[in-house]
Amino acid sequence: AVLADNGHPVTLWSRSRQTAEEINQQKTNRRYLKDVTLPEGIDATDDIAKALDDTHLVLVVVPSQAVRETVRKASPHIPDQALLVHAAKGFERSTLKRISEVLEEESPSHQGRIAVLSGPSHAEEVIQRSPTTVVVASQEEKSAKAAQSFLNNQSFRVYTHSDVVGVEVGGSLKNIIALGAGLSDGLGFGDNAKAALITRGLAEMARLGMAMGAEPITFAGLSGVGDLVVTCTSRHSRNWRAGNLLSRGHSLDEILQQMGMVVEGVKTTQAAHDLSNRYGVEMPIASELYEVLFEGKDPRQAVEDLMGRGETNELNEMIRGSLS
Ligand SMILES: NC(=O)C1=CN([C@@H]2O[C@H](COP(=O)(O)OP(=O)(O)OC[C@H]3O[C@@H](n4cnc5c(N)ncnc54)[C@H](O)[C@@H]3O)[C@@H](O)[C@H]2O)C=CC1
Ligand SMILES: O=C(CO)COP(=O)(O)O
Repeated sequence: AVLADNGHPVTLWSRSRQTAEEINQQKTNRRYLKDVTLPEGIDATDDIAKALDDTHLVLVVVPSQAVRETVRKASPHIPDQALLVHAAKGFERSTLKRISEVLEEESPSHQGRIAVLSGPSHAEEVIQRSPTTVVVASQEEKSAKAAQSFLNNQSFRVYTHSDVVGVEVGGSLKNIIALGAGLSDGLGFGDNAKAALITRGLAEMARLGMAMGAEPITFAGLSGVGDLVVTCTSRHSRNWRAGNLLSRGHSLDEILQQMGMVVEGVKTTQAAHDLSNRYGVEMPIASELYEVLFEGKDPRQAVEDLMGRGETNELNEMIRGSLS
């Protein structure tokens, strides 16, 4: 919709012919955006070669675990000069790779024309043209600027960025903290608890990010604190809602089924567990959440354990917290 608003002809590829037909005939996609009429200028197809014919910009917006297979299918049809931009917030679970690394592997001829789009941007609000700010990061400034000029408009303000690692790590890890925020709210804890989760969550996001090669300041930006705040506080967040349902005793399987959309924070919690071990970085909140989600730990006990950790200095722990 943002691209169509900017006057670009857009072709959406869907694996479902039925969805493509609904979009073309009724200008709706009711399963995902119930009361929305899509703007003119959007065509849909289930033919991936047709969708990519003569395109200048490819936006990859499937869930993280589906990116590799989708780009593998798309890659032979993507024109050489096209920009490849993704908006997925997660790591590939089986390899722990960032999504731009997956794109580089699956479409090596686009190296240098790959970018990530991230930031506080719930689709439900973007489609209402409610003011939204995001970042687009690429190793090549030229590519970030080109993606910016495709996407930027009066209600969707796009900043460029060069720290691909920081932007991807921030956008992924914030979902873990949002699950925790939903859980905390559901357990009846207050605003102090939520502020603590956001702030201490940001510290562990930045800690892992720095170990992976990110610039610390990136976490103070839109793809860090910006997306963290919106996901921990918005009624639109699937991650917050999943955490909230967990506090009411629903099982993880039940929740994922009920949601019917991706809850990236679940697989990201597993990935963060492995990454924190790989890099020797302490991530107390992610680690407690891992035990709640996958080892049946009582969430109240998890909160007690977080509150009962050894006495420490805020700044030291923010920067240096390590497993050793
Ligand atoms: N929904 C939002 O407001 C935002 C989502 N994101 C990120 O974008 C990514 C996608 O999120 P959503 O669109 O919300 O997820 P979703 O679960 O609502 O929908 C994803 C779309 O991908 C399709 N899909 C799933 N698996 C597929 C596969 N194997 N092959 C082809 N198509 C497949 C689904 O049919 C659906 O149309 C996630 O990484 C999410 O974190 C980023 C910013 C905002
Ligand atoms: O990333 C998002 C908003 O920026 C979407 O968050 P949820 O996946 O929790 O809905």
